[in-house]
Amino acid sequence: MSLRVEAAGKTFRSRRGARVVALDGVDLEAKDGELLVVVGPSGSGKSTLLRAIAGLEPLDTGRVVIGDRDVTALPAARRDVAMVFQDAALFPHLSVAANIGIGERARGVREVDDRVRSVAAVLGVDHLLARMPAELSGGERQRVALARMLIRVPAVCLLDEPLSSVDAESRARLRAEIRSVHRSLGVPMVHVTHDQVEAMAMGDRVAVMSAAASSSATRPPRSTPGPRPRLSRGSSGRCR
Ligand SMILES: Nc1ncnc2c1ncn2[C@@H]1O[C@H](COP(=O)(O)OP(=O)(O)OP(=O)(O)O)[C@@H](O)[C@H]1O
Repeated sequence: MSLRVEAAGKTFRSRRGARVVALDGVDLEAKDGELLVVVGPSGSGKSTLLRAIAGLEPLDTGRVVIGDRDVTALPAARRDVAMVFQDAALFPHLSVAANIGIGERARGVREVDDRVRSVAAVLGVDHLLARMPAELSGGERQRVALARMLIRVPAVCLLDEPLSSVDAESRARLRAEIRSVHRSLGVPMVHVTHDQVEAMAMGDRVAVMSAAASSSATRPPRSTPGPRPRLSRGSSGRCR
């Protein structure tokens, strides 16, 4: 199943009423089983793009297609998209085990404990299941967030700078773990980062988003041609 974003446009209004063009005709495709890394400077619209794919931010124009389903008008809960955020976004009042199983329980699945234990073992957090999020390191929190994503196979996985707040050593290990999670899921994964080294190390392909038309580019690290994400910020921005 592939993910396609077609001509996505999104403009925000700042509190002072100024228009902020976050996405201006962005096209993006992640093929079935592909790990597409999106890099770009701060403010280039990476998070807005992921939030739009997840259904957390409505697009002004364009569409999001997963497989043969146009999900543009569907709420987040009906898109079958799993997302890991920069800060892991764990529920602070729930244990690690409850955090990992919460999505399945919300979907009405009853027997989740065994799956929580086995997915926690895969991510090396099975010894932390009884702890609360405040008692975890940054790397451990991200592993728990990855376990929450891995507990079932979604149609699409999105990762929004999941490694930015972990130390260098954990980051290297987590990169490898994310790639291995991706291989085991076999679904399209879009990983956002502003770290070009991380992008080149992890991506099957790399898409570069840039606010400045003059530096906009697509840079595939391997032989396959990259997608052509287009983005502009500000009313004068253009796309390439
Ligand atoms: N809710 C909002 N209201 C107003 N402007 C917003 C809102 N969300 C994002 N923006 C603006 O849209 C643009 C794109 O923001 P976005 O967070 O998508 O960028 P980003 O590439 O993810 O940045 P970073 O790497 O810093 O996380 C920025 O100029 C930002 O200020």
